[in-house]
Amino acid sequence: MSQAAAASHELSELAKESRMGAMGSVTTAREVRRIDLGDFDRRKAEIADQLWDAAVDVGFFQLANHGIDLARMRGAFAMAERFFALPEAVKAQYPLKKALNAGWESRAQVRPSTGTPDQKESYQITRPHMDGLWPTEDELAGFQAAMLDFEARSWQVAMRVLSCFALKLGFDSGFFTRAHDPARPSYQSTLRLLHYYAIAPEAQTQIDLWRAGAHTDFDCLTLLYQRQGQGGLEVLPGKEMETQAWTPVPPDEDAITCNIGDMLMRWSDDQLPSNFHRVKNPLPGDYMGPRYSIAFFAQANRDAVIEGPGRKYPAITAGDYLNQRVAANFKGY
Ligand SMILES: O=C(O)CCC(=O)C(=O)O
Ligand SMILES: [Fe+2]
Repeated sequence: MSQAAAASHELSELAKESRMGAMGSVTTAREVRRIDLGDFDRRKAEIADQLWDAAVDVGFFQLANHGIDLARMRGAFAMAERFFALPEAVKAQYPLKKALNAGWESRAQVRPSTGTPDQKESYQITRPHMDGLWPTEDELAGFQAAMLDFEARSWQVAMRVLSCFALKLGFDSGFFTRAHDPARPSYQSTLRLLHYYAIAPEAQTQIDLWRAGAHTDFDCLTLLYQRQGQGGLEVLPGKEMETQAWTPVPPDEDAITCNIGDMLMRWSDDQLPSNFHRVKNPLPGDYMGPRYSIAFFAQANRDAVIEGPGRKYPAITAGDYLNQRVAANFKGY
């Protein structure tokens, strides 16, 4: 593919996204498959087959027996809630560095699909870029240590899944692990804490706002932790986007919900499709309280070179790839 064709490929991803802001309809006919990672080393070949099939068919899947226990996950959520409960003036000391995916923002992410700011605040942790961005121990004791620990455990789970995809793509098992090496300054995987605001009574019929507008993720693989009772996530496989029929993914604390991002789609020569997803505002009659979620984005290191087994697209570094995508998604940073 020529440079010009590659550029228009990027543009077409954006154009695709900008058409996805409509309500659409809801279907529960799709199955979001659950894959058991238990006894991983012995069952790896079988697990790799199951992950591949789920990823190719729907693109979203859930992991069971993934090795992060419930108490630890709840602890991470408790810390996240305490962070978001800090006074605005404290959080504002740690503003988002957009190009580095690090720091705090509120109502600043405008998705091309909706043109309105997501009704949320988020705090992003990207290891090499956190200087000056951690709340002090006085402000929130234990936060930094707990979050770095949770980030590392999430990385482990993501690398297990990616090692399966590596095998299926004809790479060696450690291929993606090397490309996501946390010891290098070019590391750019991100743990993102999310808080979607409770809906004020006067806003409860405002269906034109989105907690998170429809989008695909930019990364290789996203792990998403959800809280019991705090639903709203809906998915739409890329290959079925014309149907505009969305499938809810109800939260289940025992499972980690996963989706393929655009970076792995490109790296797999489009064999593994990225998928649209969104978080809808509650409708009248739904739970109107706050929603918390935590996402881990496995994004290859900036200097990792993305080139698929069949070389369908020109090689590009993961840094250049992300710069193009992030630039289009935030306002005022
Ligand atoms: O909070 C969620 O359930 C989804 C978040 C998400 O899709 C994102 O931050 O990319
Ligand atoms: Fe997402």
